Amino acid sequence: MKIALIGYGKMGKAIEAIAKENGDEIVLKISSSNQNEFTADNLKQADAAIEFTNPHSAVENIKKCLDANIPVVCGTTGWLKDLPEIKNYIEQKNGTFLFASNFSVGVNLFFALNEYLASLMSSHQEYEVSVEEVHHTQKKDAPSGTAITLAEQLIEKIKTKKSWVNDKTNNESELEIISKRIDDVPGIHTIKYNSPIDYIEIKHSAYNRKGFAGGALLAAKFIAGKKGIFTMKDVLGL
Ligand SMILES: NC(=O)C1=CN([C@@H]2O[C@H](COP(=O)(O)OP(=O)(O)OC[C@H]3O[C@@H](n4cnc5c(N)ncnc54)[C@H](OP(=O)(O)O)[C@@H]3O)[C@@H](O)[C@H]2O)C=CC1
Ligand SMILES: O=C(O)C1=N[C@H](C(=O)O)C[C@H](O)C1
Repeated sequence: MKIALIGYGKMGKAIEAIAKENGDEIVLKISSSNQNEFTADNLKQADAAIEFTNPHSAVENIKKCLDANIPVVCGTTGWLKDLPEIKNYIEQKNGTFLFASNFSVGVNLFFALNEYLASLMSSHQEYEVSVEEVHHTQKKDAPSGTAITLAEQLIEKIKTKKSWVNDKTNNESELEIISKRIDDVPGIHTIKYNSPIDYIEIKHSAYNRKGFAGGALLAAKFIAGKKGIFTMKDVLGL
């Protein structure tokens, strides 16, 4: 398939490497230095666009792809306060869109595990739940999008938790998310349940960016030729 890469940084390059192995063609690569090439005519060469940029440019980039009537997969995190606006735009344009805070198959299985464990733990209030995420020092947003997805799943299942905070907290209704930034760590997410007598944790560690990149390509193949808003659950049949 033919792909437009919006964002040609760490993720854009990881996607390009896997696309080449798969025999997919990258027909457009956009970064901040060649915005003049980010045109509807150029986008229309692609079957789908894959957007991995930064929290400040994602909304505008997604809209440009929808304006060109190109299905768009977005992995950029840190912009989701604007999701309702994007959903309206997709409806207006009869567009195609898939966002995931994390495209790796492993993390999407981990999301399912998180939901299951949280439903078991919901009736055991002696366990205090918290989230920790560790990423590389170039990461612009905190907490990670993945940590927010995990926290939202926990808040849905564990009724004592009403909201999350990206800090230490002694407020029982707040779910603590601790963010750490270390060298070039691709991404580690841990859910911790601590009680006065024991401790349970589940943890996902990415060894590299291949899982995120491969998942984004799977998503692009899934949405090409479809209309509407999709998730990785649709792609993976979870
Ligand atoms: N959902 C998922 O599975 C994953 C999500 N992410 C998220 O993806 C995003 C990108 O991550 P990563 O690749 O590591 O970041 P990088 O900083 O390495 O790359 C970002 C790229 O976006 C480009 N860019 C900046 N502004 C624009 C713009 N207005 N239009 C087009 N391109 C632009 C940059 O260009 P230049 O260098 O010229 O400024 C750069 O090429 C982050 O939000 C991150 O959290 C990351 C991994 C997995
Ligand atoms: O910025 C990153 O690198 C990553 N971002 C995503 C997030 O915010 O959850 C996914 C992954 O953990 C890597």
